[in-house]
Amino acid sequence: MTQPAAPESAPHVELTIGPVAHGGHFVSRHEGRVVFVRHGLPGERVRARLTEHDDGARFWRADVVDVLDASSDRQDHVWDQADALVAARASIHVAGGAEFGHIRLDAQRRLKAEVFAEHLERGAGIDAAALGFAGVEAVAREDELGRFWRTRMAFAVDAGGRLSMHPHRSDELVAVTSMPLASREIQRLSPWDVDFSGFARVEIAAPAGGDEALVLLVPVEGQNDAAGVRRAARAVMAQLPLSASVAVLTQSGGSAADGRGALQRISGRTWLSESVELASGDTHDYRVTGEGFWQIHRAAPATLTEAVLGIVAPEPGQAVADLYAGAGLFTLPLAERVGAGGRVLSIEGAPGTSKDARRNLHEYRQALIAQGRVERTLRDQLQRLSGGRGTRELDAVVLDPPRAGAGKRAVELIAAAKPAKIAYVSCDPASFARDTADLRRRGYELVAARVFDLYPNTHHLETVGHFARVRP
Ligand SMILES: C[S@@+](CC[C@H](N)C(=O)[O-])C[C@H]1O[C@@H](n2cnc3c(N)ncnc32)[C@H](O)[C@@H]1O
Repeated sequence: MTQPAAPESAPHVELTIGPVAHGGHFVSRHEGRVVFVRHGLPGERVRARLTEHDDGARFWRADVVDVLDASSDRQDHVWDQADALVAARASIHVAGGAEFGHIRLDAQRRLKAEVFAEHLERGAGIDAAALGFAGVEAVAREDELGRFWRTRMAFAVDAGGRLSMHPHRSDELVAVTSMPLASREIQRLSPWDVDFSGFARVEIAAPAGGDEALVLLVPVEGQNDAAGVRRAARAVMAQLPLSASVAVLTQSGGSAADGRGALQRISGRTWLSESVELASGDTHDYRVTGEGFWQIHRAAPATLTEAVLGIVAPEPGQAVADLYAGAGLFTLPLAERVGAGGRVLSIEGAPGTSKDARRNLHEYRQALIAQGRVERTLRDQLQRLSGGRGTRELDAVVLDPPRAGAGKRAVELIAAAKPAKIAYVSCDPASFARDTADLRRRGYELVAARVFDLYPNTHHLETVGHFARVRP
């Protein structure tokens, strides 16, 4: 490994690690000041390097470099490149993306449950235990060390053409020589052995069902020689040990899915074929464009669809909305269940991804696919659904917003449609708690919440909240 040396000159302190905080940090104190520490565990006594320590700052940040008194929840890190102790000994940077890999999987889930409960209490005034919240759930067919789940990976490329990642809060690049969280399909492509010279970013997606992977190459900025880019892309293709689709994404910021970038086929297809098999035996097939949104964990599409359908329990003839709908993961099974006499309003903001939804739902006349921002288009679409007779009320709403959550305006519009049930899928406990507080003010109560471990060995968690309308 030839990463640049980590700044050994930074001051070191001895700390006792306190409770977990959101973002992969643990709270500690040094001479009265709060220090957010990474790579530790509650109760541990550690030596840590201060990574941010301005005199006037309210809090400092630190990385553990040595463990003096270890927690029984500590294990050998699942990925040596993300192991802070190894990195400190070798004076190299630690790769980001597996910041909980030094923690046993069951303990990771306990910590994530604490983070969820604390946010719910602080942000929405709800006691998770009173809600019947029983902890973070593992998903089907999990590897015992929480590896091989990522069907999508995004990498930077360093000056030598090697796949790289940024360390936490850093512009440096760490060349990646392995990545145990990547799915076995991605491992088989062995992208860390490929020379990606000429490209600034590489995205690899490999459908969980074993269909051909897609390697998306983003040229370095200012590269205007189209023939040269194609040559470089073919050189990448020639190094891949297996057949894969290869495409070039030319863009000026944003992604192909937002309509600003253009995908150019080098070999195979510029899209992926995803198949989701539910416990009921129903299988749904989807097409997802190169950089379009799809859930990352191989088990996420089925896990989340089942959780959502369990809440909505759609019946023939009902009217439901799927907001922040992506390529229509939930829209499709909802459309099947409400049947030809029902309605599913599906709203997605990114043009490329919305086009996917349109294709994926083209056989379902009951699905109304709308492209636009929920906060701007929901009311118009409900008016359209009512056929000019005011605003159509809904039986249920599913929403799955990005990390920032839905926000005040979207919550207001959702509540105005008076759905009896809401299924809220969230990847951020803070915005989920904030929106929960808003929904409560608008006549909804959170009646149950499930949290799934869809991001093992990282601090991330996925919540599915079930809200019921309690006030007219
Ligand atoms: C977490 S993804 C969920 C997609 C889908 N439910 C799934 O599971 O595959 C969130 C989606 O919301 C879209 N999005 C982000 N902000 C939006 C907005 N304000 N209005 C509509 N869609 C938005 C993104 O493009 C993305 O496809």
